Amino acid sequence: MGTRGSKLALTQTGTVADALRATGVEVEIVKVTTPGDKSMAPIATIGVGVFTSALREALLRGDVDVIVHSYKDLPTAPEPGITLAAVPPREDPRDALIARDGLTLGELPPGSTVGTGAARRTAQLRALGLGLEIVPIRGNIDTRMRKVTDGELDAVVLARAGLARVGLVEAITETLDPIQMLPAPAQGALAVECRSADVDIEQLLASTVDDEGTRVAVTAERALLAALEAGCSAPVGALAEIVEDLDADGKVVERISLRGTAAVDGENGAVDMVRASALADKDQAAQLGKDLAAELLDLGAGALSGPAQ
Ligand SMILES: NCc1[nH]cc(CCC(=O)O)c1CC(=O)O
Repeated sequence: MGTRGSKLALTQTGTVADALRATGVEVEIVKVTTPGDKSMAPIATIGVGVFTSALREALLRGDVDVIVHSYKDLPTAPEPGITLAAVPPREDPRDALIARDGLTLGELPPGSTVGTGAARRTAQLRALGLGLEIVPIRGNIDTRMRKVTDGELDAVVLARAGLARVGLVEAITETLDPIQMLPAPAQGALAVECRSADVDIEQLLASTVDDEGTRVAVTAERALLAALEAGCSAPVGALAEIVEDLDADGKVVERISLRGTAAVDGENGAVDMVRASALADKDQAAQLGKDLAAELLDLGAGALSGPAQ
């Protein structure tokens, strides 16, 4: 298995490796350095896929047989020769605030500095109208957290899943309600890939680590993102959840609920977010994502630029 060398990547790959080892498969873990690890330039200038393409090259060369990504870091276009073999059970997909003195978002006074490198988080924070000063930051989880512990920033926003995977949930001062902050499409989920020709490995991964509910949810969120990318370059948030609903006969059925948001340019440079939500049958996940994207575009999504994370 190939992995990036960051603590988060090693933990994520380790989870999948452990699941495989539990079935008696021997696994060796190989570190692959990506240009995204070497450069500290803002992600917006080095492009989507900086963390994933070197891993995929190592896979296609045959250096490794399985790679694990944070699903939200994957470009939406499929990669020829590579198959998404499994989507393991998702971690909590929500974003988390780490603020000084245990503060919550609502307790941060106007003018407080909040660090994030994601256009999606920036747009949603600004749309709350709390008078926060958003500071662009990069780096691994520890580096970002240290900006708060060192007093350089009042707060940072990070994915709860990443913090949980590296054992830092205790540092969280508030887990943000998706009503305020919709996560990135596929946040908290992993994508396990192998070469398309390796049918045996694909089946092994599908039977040991794949989670159907996560796959359905992530399919809807990514379909929304892909449809919006085609029509706009706005920061996008999306969250799908499996919910219980009643069918026409009053029988309980599982359906998929999807919420989506994208930024629009407001008056005088103000940022606003359009939001929409919808419900569909579980086998309609991709169509649900497309339909909700169309609704967001009708509402005016698409005026701002920046990566979705
Ligand atoms: N943007 C980088 C990135 N890619 C995946 C995670 C965390 C794990 C996840 O979201 O699945 C993070 C850090 C973050 O956004 O805080």
